Amino acid sequence: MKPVIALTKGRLEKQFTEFLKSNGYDVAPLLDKGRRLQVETDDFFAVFAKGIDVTTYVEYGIADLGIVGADILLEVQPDVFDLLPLPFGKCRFAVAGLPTSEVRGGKQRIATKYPNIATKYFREQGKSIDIVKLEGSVELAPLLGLADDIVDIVETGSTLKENGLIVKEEMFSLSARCIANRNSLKLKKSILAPIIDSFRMEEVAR
Ligand SMILES: Nc1ncnc2c1ncn2[C@@H]1O[C@H](COP(=O)(O)OP(=O)(O)OP(=O)(O)O)[C@@H](O)[C@H]1O
Ligand SMILES: O=P(O)(O)OC[C@H]1O[C@H](OP(=O)(O)OP(=O)(O)O)[C@H](O)[C@@H]1O
Repeated sequence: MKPVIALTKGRLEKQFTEFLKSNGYDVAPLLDKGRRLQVETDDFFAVFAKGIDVTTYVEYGIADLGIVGADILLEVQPDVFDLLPLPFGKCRFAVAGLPTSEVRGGKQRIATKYPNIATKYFREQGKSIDIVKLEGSVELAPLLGLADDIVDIVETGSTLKENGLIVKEEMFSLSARCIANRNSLKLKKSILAPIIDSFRMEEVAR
């Protein structure tokens, strides 16, 4: 019996495929998948979903393992076992905004895709903020006057730079993570262990 791994579509998908390849797995079925959302490899069944849905498939036990950004885990706090960090999807969270921005009277207004992460960060600093939830292109918000600042992912810094924004506070670093369904870890230990170990060995090797 092969395990089921839920993979985050998009950015992490490519990086995970390269990670597997460098680890000796045959990734041809993943590369050839076209628009298919389920693929079988020699070692596992892969299903492709948005990051937030990866946590849902793993939580419900449809997938035994999942590959998802730590941002999603921190924001959603799904009931899954957070097994280990992976050596890709590396980026950081930051508070960013216009170099000139000043908090207008009242609360600082923060635009973000991650309201829980932002609220927790400012609460720990003793600050109460107003959140404007966006689904993407968060950098637009301070430019158009929707918010004072943003809380978002920064990797190269290009998106901020090209939009005239700067990092105001570094928050924390993150990467992709391997998560597991709690029951699968117990009931399918023998088929999951080799795969998990191969991910772990790669982590140590880097
Ligand atoms: N600039 C980045 N650099 C590195 N990792 C990133 C970056 N942006 C996002 N990530 C990580 O990759 C994961 C997937 O990001 P991706 O942009 O593919 O999906 P998304 O944020 O859900 O966007 P979309 O709604 O377009 O699918 C994120 O959850 C995060 O962990
Ligand atoms: O520092 P950089 O290398 O420029 O990367 C940071 C950008 O990448 C992510 O956006 P994404 O590309 O996922 O698009 P989105 O705005 O639709 O979330 C993130 O939200 C930043 O906008």
